[in-house]
Amino acid sequence: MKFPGQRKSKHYFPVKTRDPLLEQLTQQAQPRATYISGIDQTLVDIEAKVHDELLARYGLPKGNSTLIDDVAAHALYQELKGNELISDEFAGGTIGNTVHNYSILADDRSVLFGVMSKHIEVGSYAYRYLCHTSSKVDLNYLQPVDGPIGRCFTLISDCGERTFAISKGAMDKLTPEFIKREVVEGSAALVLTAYLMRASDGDGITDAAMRAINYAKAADVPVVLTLGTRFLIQEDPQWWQNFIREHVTILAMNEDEGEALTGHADPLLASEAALEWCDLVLTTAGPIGLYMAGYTEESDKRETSHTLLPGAIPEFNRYEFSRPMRKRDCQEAIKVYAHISPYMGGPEQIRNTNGAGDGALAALLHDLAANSFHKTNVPGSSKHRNEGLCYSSFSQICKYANRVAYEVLAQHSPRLSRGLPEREDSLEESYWER
Ligand SMILES: Nc1ncnc2c1ncn2[C@@H]1O[C@H](COP(=O)(O)OP(=O)(O)OP(=O)(O)O)[C@@H](O)[C@H]1O
Ligand SMILES: Nc1nc2c(ncn2[C@@H]2O[C@H](CO)[C@@H](O)[C@H]2O)c(=O)[nH]1
Repeated sequence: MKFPGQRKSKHYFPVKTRDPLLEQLTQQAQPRATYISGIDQTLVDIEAKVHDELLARYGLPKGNSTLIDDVAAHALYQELKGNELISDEFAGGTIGNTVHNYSILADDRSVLFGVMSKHIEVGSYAYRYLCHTSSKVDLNYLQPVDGPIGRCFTLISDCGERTFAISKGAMDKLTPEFIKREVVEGSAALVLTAYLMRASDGDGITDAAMRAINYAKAADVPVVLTLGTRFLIQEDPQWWQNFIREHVTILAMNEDEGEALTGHADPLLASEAALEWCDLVLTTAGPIGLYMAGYTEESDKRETSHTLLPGAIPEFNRYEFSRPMRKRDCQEAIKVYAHISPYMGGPEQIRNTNGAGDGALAALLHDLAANSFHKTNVPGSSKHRNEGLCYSSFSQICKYANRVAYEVLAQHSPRLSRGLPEREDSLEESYWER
């Protein structure tokens, strides 16, 4: 496990040079492995720049992710191909992207549950999906299915907004038997998307996700939910609030999804509202940057040395140097908030915002998994006197998430092609040392 935290090697936790005194306490010859697991609809993104007129013609609400039937998918593909509008084809799926990015950042294993075509031809979408997924993502638990994986037409409008049209193929055919209990129980976190809850009758992926959630909750594994699209949430916000209250530890969303869920357009207020139902919230807000909200123990709170920020909650970032905890693990829980503006103001040229939010979540998951790793391997550390949920402070996780989002924005694919540099040679050091 490569450690998150400040991007200077001296700040990485020195996992190899173990303290001889701590060694006696832990009595473990080999560090125990840590991984996260996720469930996704197996999808390849087919990216094309289009005019809004095309969206209207195919009945695709701008910014939404809409399921389309085979006839519409065929016509759309022919039109994009015929007009040479397809710019790229990448492995996608919001959780596939997240676990891939996690594996790249942590340089370590993650497990993906989903489906994969039984018969794969070289050059097919299934083949590309496998080629474009990190070898550290364990795909051994995928369920073999007859038929193709899904296609996600990723249609980029002139204004940069992206609209998804999903031709689902066999992507929702995952059945609960393919969720391995011991794999979920051993995970540092189980990551899911709201999209999994919209399978049609006869498709098993919603039941599979519920099975995994039940295994995770029974083993006290944090359940992480990313909301996907505001259109899905605004259909029935109350249902989602109940779902989050009942099952979710960590919620990731963007400001539009936050508004659909809570009624608050202000991402800070939306994050605060969501804290009523879960323990930790990551809200990305495009050019505004990102927010985190969560809980910490009153006696362990740490005051920031950064400027106190104005907002709907005045000086809301006062305790952003504290570490996130689950509310139930605090004797006296206080709410903590943090915000960060886009890293370096954002890349000079944003090639594509697709996947930036998935990148930010991967960074948070890396920090959470690093905490599990550290707790398992150095249980005597004072760091674990209280049951922290993450390794770093709210403030530090914001920086990391922001840095990863920047990397996704600066490249074309929603998936990182390489890890972050060990040192930010080209950037002023002060960003990390603030
Ligand atoms: N226009 C921008 N300028 C600067 N930074 C940006 C911009 N858009 C996004 N970012 C960075 O990327 C992060 C995530 O972006 P965004 O809020 O668009 O995610 P998202 O809508 O969840 O994306 P996706 O669903 O495609 O993964 C932001 O928190 C910010 O750090
Ligand atoms: N799992 C899943 N991912 C989706 C869906 N619609 C869009 N995405 C993915 O969302 C990613 C960006 O967050 C893209 O890479 C898309 O593949 C969907 O219905 N289900």
